[in-house]
Amino acid sequence: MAVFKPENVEDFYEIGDVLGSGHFGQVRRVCERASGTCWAAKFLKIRKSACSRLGLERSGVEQEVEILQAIQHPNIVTLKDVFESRAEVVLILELVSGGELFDFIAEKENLLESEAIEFMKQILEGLGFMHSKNIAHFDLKPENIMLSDKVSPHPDIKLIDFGLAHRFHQGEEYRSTSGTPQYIAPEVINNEALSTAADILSGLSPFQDETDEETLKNIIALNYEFDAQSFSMTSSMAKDFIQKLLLQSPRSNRCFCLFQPITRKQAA
Ligand SMILES: Cc1ccc2c(c1)c1c3c(c(C)cc1n2CCCN)C(=O)NC3=O
Repeated sequence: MAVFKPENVEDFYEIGDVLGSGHFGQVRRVCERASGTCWAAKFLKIRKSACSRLGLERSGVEQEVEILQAIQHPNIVTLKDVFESRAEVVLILELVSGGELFDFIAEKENLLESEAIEFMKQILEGLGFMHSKNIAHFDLKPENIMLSDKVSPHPDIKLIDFGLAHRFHQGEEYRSTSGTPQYIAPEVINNEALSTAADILSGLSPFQDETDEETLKNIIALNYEFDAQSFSMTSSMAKDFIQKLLLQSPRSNRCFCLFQPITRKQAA
């Protein structure tokens, strides 16, 4: 069993604002008392007993820590430290202060194809590195693709949130139905054996429908369409690239990014 620092995280870090929250707990900005450097702290509530339904299994948190320790890459958030109290584990993570890529694109008048290519390149470099170590993210979605900072003209991509990630071992079969409906692969919906090919990338899901059930049916049937207005300025090369990657079989290499200049409201 992995052992994390038993000290009180507040002895080493000043706890700041909430940056986000989820089923796992909260992510907060923290500043290291000794250096003044700021980090992101992910506070994870741990189940107190096997029959408890509240909180996360400690084994799942251990897997997230092991995976983050195994992947050091410029396009993947780094893990600095791990603290543990009686009912909580705290991951001290690289603070990526550029916000979500989705918002960066939505706030721009329009995204040049050359900019989209650069973002795609960095996302694929991070993803390719993970996959080279037989690690799949399993929750790739716009919210988990962030930017290093808000000041540089060409911020770096940072993949975050490895709470659903899995490291495949030789000969192992792994199934899971976790993930976010409009961004999951057909084999996840069908509860089939998974691989790193299930890490499908999309900015605006072309499968999204009125309900999760309809969305899942669209994914299985590969039933999608590209909004003509949104793609009016997209080159035929880019459309051809996306079309070629929208393949149902997990044995083909597929990922697609639809960085369309849309607002969150439109995507909702
Ligand atoms: C400036 C800022 C704002 C919100 C943040 C983060 C940083 C952030 C971070 C992380 C996670 C897992 C979630 C985060 N969230 C929650 C929302 C993520 N889409 C993380 O690992 N490093 C972050 O900076």
